[in-house]
Amino acid sequence: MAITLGPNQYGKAEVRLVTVNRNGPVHSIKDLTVSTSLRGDLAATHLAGDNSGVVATDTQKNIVYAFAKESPVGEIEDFALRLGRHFVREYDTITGARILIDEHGWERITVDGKPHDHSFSRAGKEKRTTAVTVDGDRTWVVSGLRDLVVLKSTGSEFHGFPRDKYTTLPETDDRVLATAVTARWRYQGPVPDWGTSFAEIRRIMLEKFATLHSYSLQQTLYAMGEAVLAERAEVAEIRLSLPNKHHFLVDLSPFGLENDNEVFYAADRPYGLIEGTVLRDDAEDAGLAW
Ligand SMILES: O=c1[nH]c(=O)c2[nH]c(=O)[nH]c2[nH]1
Repeated sequence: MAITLGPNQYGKAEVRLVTVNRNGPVHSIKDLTVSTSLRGDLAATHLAGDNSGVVATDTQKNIVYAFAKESPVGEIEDFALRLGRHFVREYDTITGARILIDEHGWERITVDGKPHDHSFSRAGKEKRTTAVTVDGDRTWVVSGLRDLVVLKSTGSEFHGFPRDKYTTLPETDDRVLATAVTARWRYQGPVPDWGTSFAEIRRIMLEKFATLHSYSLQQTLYAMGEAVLAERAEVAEIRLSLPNKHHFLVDLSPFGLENDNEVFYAADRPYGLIEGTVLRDDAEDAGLAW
């Protein structure tokens, strides 16, 4: 029997980075959580404790902060590409890097109807995300968002599902549909304008959620993904994860009241979890030599 070292990677997880752009009196801020993960010829440290090829995770963290100072962070995809390429190009033992970035949104506080120069409020729980993988001179960019919470108070039905002795869910032709969208999409083709692409994909998903008369969250998922692929040629595929944030009608009959689809109990758990990928058949599969 032989025992061998399998795939391995290492890095600094969840480096919290906040930058303040102080060019003039109107400041802007970026609030990121950055994770680095490196692969390569790292057998020596695993097998013999020889660290001569190990870029310390502390060094990786320092590089994140130093790069944020050396030039503006900009779009998270650009920052992740700079970091990933640096690790692969700079260190002989490192052949691959994966950089994950979550961006936490801040909005300017409005004072007397005007956006304030240097005071901000946190914009909910929603995050913009990217995962950049560098493998030699090939690059993959998978961007997305998490915790985009949406709700429609009508325009959603759910019926026609099989009924047996375990089925208690009533059929409905008018329900509240709510979810917290997690989406990840893989880019293909020439480098897009990352910010515009993100804003458009987000808009397309929101508009489809709002306007589709839904017969299931599965149908909504596919329609949202399909709309993104139809309008955005830079997206090769999109994955969606949609928890069904159930809103159950409260039985008001004990109080002699009728519930006309107006009073709900917003259940926390368990929740249905609807997940799927929407693809185009001519997607470019390989990493991009950007
Ligand atoms: O949109 C839905 N899809 C389901 O698969 C499902 N299952 C369920 O209990 N409610 C719902 N709603």
